[in-house]
Amino acid sequence: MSTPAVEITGLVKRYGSKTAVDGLDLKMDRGRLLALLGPNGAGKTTTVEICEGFRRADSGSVRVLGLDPAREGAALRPRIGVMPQGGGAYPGVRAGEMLGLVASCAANPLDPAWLLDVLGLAPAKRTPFKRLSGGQQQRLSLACALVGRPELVFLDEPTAGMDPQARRLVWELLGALRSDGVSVLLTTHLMEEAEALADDVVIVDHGRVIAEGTPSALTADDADTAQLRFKARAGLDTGLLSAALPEGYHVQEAAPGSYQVAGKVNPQVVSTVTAWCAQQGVLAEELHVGKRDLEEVFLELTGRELRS
Ligand SMILES: Nc1ncnc2c1ncn2[C@@H]1O[C@H](COP(=O)(O)OP(=O)(O)OP(=O)(O)O)[C@@H](O)[C@H]1O
Repeated sequence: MSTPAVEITGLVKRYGSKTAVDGLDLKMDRGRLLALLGPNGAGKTTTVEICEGFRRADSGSVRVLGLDPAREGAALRPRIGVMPQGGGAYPGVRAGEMLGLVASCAANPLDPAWLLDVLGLAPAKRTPFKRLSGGQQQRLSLACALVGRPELVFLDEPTAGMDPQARRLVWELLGALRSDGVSVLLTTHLMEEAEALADDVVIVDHGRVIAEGTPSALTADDADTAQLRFKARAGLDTGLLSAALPEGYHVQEAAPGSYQVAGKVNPQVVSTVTAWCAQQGVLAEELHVGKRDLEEVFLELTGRELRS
């Protein structure tokens, strides 16, 4: 059996008195696409940068393609692709030159012209980096991560700032990479992205893993976790609606005009909710009984308060 793409045990990283990563364990098999999720400041970028060899761990063990990134970086670097958060390049370098330069460092690179074309950057190949739009800079950064035909790519928020068209394009490309057996570890704040792409999801908070599994396992549906959700005008009196339901049920307005009923769903509960809305002269729209989506699971696990 091949060594895992990434294997992390008991990883700890401190910045002064701040513990950014606090005993994190993670295993990613080859050929998988793993999405690392977590609120701002959860320790995702720090973890990824330690895997890439850009930062040193304080303690714990990290193996990437079986190698220690801190001590065996020279052997590891040609085998991985890295797209850092925010990207970056010399402001005056042209898009085509930049990719050509990165390709020239690889033993068996992809054709840079082909990659620019696939990522919709061919018309911008003579444009200096500083004049590319944010989404174009992101795509160029992704092209740089992929041009060396890596076995494993680390992508830190690869579609942040992209318009929906560019995002779909990148999703297609990542799907194709996975079909080719490339291992992909990405961080994202887009739950839709994780649900659409990931074989495995790992949720971290305060530097530790708090949940992991396939997207469908994490959002698993059974009689106890199925939820009733509906939309109506914002500001309904959820206390009154909760009181109309049997004891133990609780209604909350998860976002303005978006309501969730916590408690086991049965026909009586659905009928009480719609009848109560009718009494208020309110139409309950998009009434939905079903499993939670990944965003809901994420918020339940990490809380709804804004992180500093
Ligand atoms: N170079 C640094 N010096 C000091 N503190 C840092 C440094 N880099 C990160 N931190 C802190 O470490 C913690 C983890 O940061 P990290 O960037 O790894 O989180 P993240 O999950 O990637 O966050 P985000 O989703 O906002 O990108 C945060 O509290 C952050 O402020």
